[in-house]
Amino acid sequence: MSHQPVQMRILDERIGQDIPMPTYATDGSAGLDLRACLEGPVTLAPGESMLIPTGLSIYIEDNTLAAMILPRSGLGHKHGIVLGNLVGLIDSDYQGELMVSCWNRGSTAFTVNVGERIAQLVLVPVVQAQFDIVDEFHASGRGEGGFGSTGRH
Ligand SMILES: O=c1ccn([C@H]2C[C@H](O)[C@@H](COP(=O)(O)OP(=O)(O)OP(=O)(O)O)O2)c(=O)[nH]1
Ligand SMILES: [Mg+2]
Repeated sequence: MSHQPVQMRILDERIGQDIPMPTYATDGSAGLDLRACLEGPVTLAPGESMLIPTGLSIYIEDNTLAAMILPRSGLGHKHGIVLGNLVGLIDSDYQGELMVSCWNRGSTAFTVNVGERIAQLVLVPVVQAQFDIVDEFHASGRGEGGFGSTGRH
């Protein structure tokens, strides 16, 4: 696996002290866990969402890359804690704080503690499209079929 240099700023002095820096948990990890850089625990009632700071900013710079913020499977499946925007997309030119929209889609309250791992960040390749305007497409096998056109099973 290659390692892409990405600039990171630490915006909260607790990061690297009480709140660990994000790290890849294993050699094969696709994502780094992001932690809640809160002043104190926050309880999300069922249906509630909150924008939670991470205390970090990154500047990807290279526009053939982006980062995505994705839910953690354990929090999402067991506790109903997912993302208010479903997926967060971090542009290569974004220099602000990484923010995580935490949404309690479950039916019981959930308390997010200071430093808790709330989501994960994945660096992904990106290609910008250059659209060529045409009158018609060369016919494909699928054509305009979609939304279940191939059947359910
Ligand atoms: O979960 C997220 C999603 C986005 N961002 C930051 C990085 C991203 O580059 C910027 C803009 O995100 P997006 O384009 O998805 O939001 P928008 O509503 O279109 O805002 P903008 O008009 O600033 O592009 O906000 C986060 O920190 N966390
Ligand atoms: Mg945008």
